[in-house]
Amino acid sequence: MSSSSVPEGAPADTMLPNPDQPDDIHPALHPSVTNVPVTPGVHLGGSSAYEDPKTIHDTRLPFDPAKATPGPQWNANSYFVPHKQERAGSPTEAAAGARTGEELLRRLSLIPEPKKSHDLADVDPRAAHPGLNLSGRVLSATFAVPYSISYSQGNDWDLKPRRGTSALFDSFSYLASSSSPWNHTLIGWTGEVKENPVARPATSASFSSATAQSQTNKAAAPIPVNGKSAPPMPSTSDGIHITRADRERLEKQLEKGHGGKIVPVWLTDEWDEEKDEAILKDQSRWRRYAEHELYNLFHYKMNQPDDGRAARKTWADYYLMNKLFADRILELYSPGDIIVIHDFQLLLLPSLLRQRLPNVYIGFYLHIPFPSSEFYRCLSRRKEILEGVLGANMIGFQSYSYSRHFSSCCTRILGFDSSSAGVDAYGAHVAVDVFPIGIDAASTQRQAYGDPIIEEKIRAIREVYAGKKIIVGRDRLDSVRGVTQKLQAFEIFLQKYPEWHEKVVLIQVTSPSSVQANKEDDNKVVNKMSDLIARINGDYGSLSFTPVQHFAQYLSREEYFALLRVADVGLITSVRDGMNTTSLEYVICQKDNQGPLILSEFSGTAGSLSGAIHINPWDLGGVADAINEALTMPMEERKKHHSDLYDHVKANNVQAWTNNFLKRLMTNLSSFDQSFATPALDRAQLLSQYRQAKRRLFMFDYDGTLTPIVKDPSAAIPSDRVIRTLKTLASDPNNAVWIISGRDQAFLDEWMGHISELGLSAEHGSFMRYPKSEVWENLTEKTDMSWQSEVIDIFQHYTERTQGSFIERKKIALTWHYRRADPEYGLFQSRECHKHLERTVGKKYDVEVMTGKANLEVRPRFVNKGEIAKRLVEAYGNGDGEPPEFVLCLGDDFTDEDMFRSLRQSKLPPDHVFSVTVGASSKQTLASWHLVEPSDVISVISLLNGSADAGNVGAVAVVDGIVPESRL
Ligand SMILES: O=P(O)(O)OC[C@H]1O[C@H](O[C@H]2O[C@H](CO)[C@@H](O)[C@H](O)[C@H]2O)[C@H](O)[C@@H](O)[C@@H]1O
Repeated sequence: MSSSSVPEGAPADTMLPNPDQPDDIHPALHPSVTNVPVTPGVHLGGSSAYEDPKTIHDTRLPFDPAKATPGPQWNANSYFVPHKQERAGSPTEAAAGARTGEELLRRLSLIPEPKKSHDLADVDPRAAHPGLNLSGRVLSATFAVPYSISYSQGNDWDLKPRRGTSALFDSFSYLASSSSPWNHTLIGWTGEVKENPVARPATSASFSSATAQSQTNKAAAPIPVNGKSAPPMPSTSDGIHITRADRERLEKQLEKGHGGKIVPVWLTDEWDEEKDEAILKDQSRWRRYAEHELYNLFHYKMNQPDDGRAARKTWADYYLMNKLFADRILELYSPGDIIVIHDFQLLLLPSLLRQRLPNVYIGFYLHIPFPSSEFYRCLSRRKEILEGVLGANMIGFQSYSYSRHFSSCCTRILGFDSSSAGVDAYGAHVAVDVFPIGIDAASTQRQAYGDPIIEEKIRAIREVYAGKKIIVGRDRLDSVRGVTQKLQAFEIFLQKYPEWHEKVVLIQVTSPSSVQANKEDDNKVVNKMSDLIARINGDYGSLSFTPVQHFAQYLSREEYFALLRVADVGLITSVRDGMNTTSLEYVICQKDNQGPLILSEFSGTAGSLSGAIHINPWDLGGVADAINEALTMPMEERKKHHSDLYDHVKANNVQAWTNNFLKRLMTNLSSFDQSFATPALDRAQLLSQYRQAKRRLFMFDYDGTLTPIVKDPSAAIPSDRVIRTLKTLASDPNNAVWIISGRDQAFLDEWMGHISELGLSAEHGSFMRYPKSEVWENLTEKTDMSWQSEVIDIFQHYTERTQGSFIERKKIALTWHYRRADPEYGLFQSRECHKHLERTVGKKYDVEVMTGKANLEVRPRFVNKGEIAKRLVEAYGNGDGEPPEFVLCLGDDFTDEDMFRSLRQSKLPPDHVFSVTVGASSKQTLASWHLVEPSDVISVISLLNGSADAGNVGAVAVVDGIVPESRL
């Protein structure tokens, strides 16, 4: 399973009430939620996939709490939670996790926890980044708040802890706690609000009041605690109408929701403006696109195509939801805040925020897998999703392969440059990094050990399975969790290793799926599992023994820990899984027993847990052998494996994950903001210097500077606007305008030769054509060209082996293009080709091999664009040795750096020279400024020409002190 922020109704990764983490299933101990009904049979959400209990082999755990309390029900609407009622408000229970009386009071929210400052140095790296001017606030955006919420007009809202996402919620609790230096606000959708038909009076006191706390649960419960009443009702047909007063009441109740502040996002179908009521009707629409399209595709599940109208509608809802999140965050945001956005439901949010807050600090974390580009490219909205998330400054993934897939998609689908460190997108560098999430290991250990109920359950299980080895599996009901593969492998194990008959039992607990959009798929899994279990138990069981014990239900905290502790082997066979937190909890729970862990290599966890036995869940025989290996592993080996795993899980806990994510985000923000980020061209300064100068020189590269890069070189022709703008600029007698390109003479003549005022230089400085002349000067006339045939042979060799690549033959320079080849393979081949050229032609002749944009070029070393720039600076002085008073030089690739270098080496006063690279501010360059793309270059030329352009309003206002009339 993934640590993902799964929606309401989803099962928890652990389903655990956690006395240390108030937003887990421990409502009674939650610092602010006091009216949580903790009753047997109470509705806690759940999936209808479980509504037909008979489809699954139904057995009861030997430690079935039904002995003392109502037993587990097949209907998810009434699964058992009796232990919570016993514990509700119980000081003994609350004290169990509290080390001091003061801590207990804090847990009950009776006294606030002050933020410590003295002992946080190791987790507070803010001091190392003074340039960021951080406010100290983290705003976390996650799909839904950590509560399932019920409403009855005019009354306090009922908040029950939401299932799922335990690791993520633990991270939020940590951020809000006194152990973290941050001030934390959590922003999330309310989730599907249920209407509670039973009215009860609103408490006027705040949720954290002692009075309210002392009445925990029973008094405040929306339904009687005897569990006989109906659960909260779904919405009525005209929707749930929520008044302003009620909305404000919920916001107040959530103010101190997890120790920090929780701010709900209201996703409504309609507003009744007159009554100021929010109307909620089809509430599941907000999750449809994310769950049906993204969740499935990211887990390598291909949907059947939807009808176009429905697809447009779900996409529109997804967009709108992200937009409403952005609106809410903007209401809260102050400069210096860090915004951390979680998961696949909010992939558009980074860009929606960046559009409105260009300098905002954003980290994004994807909790589920990111598929390979071959799969991802099937998504119809593939561009929008990538562009959306690239609004972040840093994007984190659970494993290296997911980050690699993401970068590769950015290159293949958006054409952006990327490396393992990140993606250059829209003029900025977006860092890409790997942060496998952890669990709250200390809390897990505290809960799993020393609880008499757990010890009792362990004893009971051991008694029932005396003399037998216990294999434990605990998964969600979802085809990607690989439960059917597990059962098939177990069957093969029993066939292959008959010596284990009647000596081993598989206890498999399956809880409802995390997504609601896949009911059909879930039902298929249920049927398949049912058949397999019946077959295995029929073939290998007896009257007195059942080899597969299957439980389709949520577990109580005690049962869960008892099971993980008593296991001899943990078996996880997911076929796709972001991060499997059960495996991490299993490791903690095996502190004494040191049972081996069998772990699918398709789980994000596998990359971190090298001490586990890794299996391919599709290789059923291999899994069967792994089970035998685990069961027969000598004690010494078990200890060694376990101690590696245990050390890892303890050290890489959720607190470390949270700190590490923020620390790396700040490091990335600082490095890109300060150390080598190239500033955006100061248009006002440029305009001012332009106006003061009389002798002006312009040097423009062509591809990627005046025109955008396109797949086919012959299609990169200048637009009318480019031609008009250049013509106007060159028509000023004070301006010398040159195009200095790698293109050949024929291309430049054809597209720009008619502008007689332009100077042209072709093939990286091999040829020059002065303004008002039609004659090309060849600067390489006396050069030996015998290197060309050898270069062609080598290029030919790679062209034959790289599908889509081709050679562009010019008079002097030769270019090998791989833009139309597979980007990764093309890059690989170009590197090979480069090395090949260096060790052959490069040693024999005075030529330079240059890396261009998806190309390799070779030309004589002594001609280059820098030499042309030098000549022109000399040529365009006033003839008395005085240089030009204004130089603007623009280029986008490696070959243009020669011009920037030459300008740096010139004696020109720095404020007279504007060297500008076109591309990301993070690009390493000798230029002093940057512009994002060719359209910005044209906009800047228009500014100098005095034409109106929205992008230049600020510059004109600064220089002239007014906003141009045309813009008012
Ligand atoms: O010095 P430049 O004017 O920037 O020219 C450099 C090379 O540009 C052309 O190739 C590049 O642009 C193509 C069109 O956008 C693109 O398809 C290709 O991948 C790029 O490498 C041109 O074909 C070369 O001859 C120039 O040397």
